[in-house]
Amino acid sequence: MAVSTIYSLNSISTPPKPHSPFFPQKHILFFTTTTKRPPLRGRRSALISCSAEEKTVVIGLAADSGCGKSTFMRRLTSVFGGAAEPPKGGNPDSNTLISDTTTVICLDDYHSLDRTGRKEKGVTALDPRANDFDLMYEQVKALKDGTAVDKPIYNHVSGLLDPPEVIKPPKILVIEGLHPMYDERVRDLLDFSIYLDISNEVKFAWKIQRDMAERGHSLESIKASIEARKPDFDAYIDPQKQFADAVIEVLPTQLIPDDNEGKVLRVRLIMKEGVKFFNPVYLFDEGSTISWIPCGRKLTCSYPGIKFSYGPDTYYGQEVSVLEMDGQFDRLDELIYVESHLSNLSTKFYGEVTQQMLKHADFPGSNNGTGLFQTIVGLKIRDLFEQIVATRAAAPLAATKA
Ligand SMILES: Nc1ncnc2c1ncn2[C@@H]1O[C@H](COP(=O)(O)OP(=O)(O)OP(=O)(O)O)[C@@H](O)[C@H]1O
Ligand SMILES: O=C(CO)[C@H](O)[C@H](O)COP(=O)(O)O
Repeated sequence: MAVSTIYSLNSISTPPKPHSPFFPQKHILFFTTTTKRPPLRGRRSALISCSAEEKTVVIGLAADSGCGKSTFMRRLTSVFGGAAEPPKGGNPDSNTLISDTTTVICLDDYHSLDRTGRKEKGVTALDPRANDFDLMYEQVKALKDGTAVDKPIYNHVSGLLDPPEVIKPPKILVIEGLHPMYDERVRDLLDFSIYLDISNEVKFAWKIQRDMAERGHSLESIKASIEARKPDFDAYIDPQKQFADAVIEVLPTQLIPDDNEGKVLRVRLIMKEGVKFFNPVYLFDEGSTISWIPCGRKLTCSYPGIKFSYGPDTYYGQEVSVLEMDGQFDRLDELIYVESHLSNLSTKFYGEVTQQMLKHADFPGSNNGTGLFQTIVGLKIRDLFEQIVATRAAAPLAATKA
């Protein structure tokens, strides 16, 4: 049975570190305050709980703004069940989403310069000088070690830095945003990392869809905003993909010659080989090079059809497996036919990928490789989490036997 120890934050200035000899092993610790202290930005907050096998698993998701991070997060949290919601009773403009298993924090909250500050200094939010990487590292590390933090909030409505919110260590912490793999110290804390690599043509089409159709921006202002961000995107965001364990690359289709509509997509799931607790998905035969057009009796396809490819490759000098889907599904229920030809999916039952896709058929990208590969990566993350927990639980057992 776990034993609880209660410390008062008034009696100690710094809670004992989990690796310190003063840290009671296998105890649940509660730090309390007896007088009201305002939450300080950058200070560690109360230590909630932390047994070795419960240590927070940290996932990084990097992408430019408007590239589908929120959509991916909704698919991921759904794999674990339960709804993801902003902290109850907190700032209505909080960027955080909490469910039973996961807490998703947005790294925009580590902007050190607010909107006016960036304007005055002439830097974009993508520039490392507009972000506090020391605090990001300190707080992600604290959460991973089982300590709650007072995380700042960047308010996208006002463009200001709001008072911080308390984040407790979850089972899975997802840090999503522009720079989860930029700072080496933060990168080293990640148990798994994903980069959403949306080609310029597709990014432009999505931006038009959202900012023009839904937010009333002009075509010129969208073009200008993309152009203004591009140098910093190329310098600071894009290079992070070399560090990602999985990259979802979204490109214009090759099935329609000179297509410039950006509606039909070619999506590539690039999976690094040799990553602990992650076995890449494969089509038909692991390690072979395959090209497959599944359209026919079991899969309805209208023009321009669907083409899958799979095979080994290299990416930034590292061995990877690449699964590619070009085209889009006509009938999502028929996806089961494709699913039955994929292996290492980490599903818990036959048809789980299809079930997840049908459940969120209204999400953007559900009829193409973006939705399919986001769902698959979500299942792989669940599997990775379960393997990490199982390994940690087995470790003390093995030590006892030795
Ligand atoms: N797979 C997809 N297929 C088509 N359109 C998509 C897809 N994913 C995202 N979009 C489009 O891009 C827009 C932004 O998506 P989303 O909100 O998930 O991105 P984001 O990276 O979280 O954005 P931000 O950082 O600006 O909040 C959506 O409103 C939608 O128009
Ligand atoms: O790249 C971004 C990440 O989402 C935003 O542009 C950045 O966070 C600044 O936000 P805002 O434009 O609301 O001031």
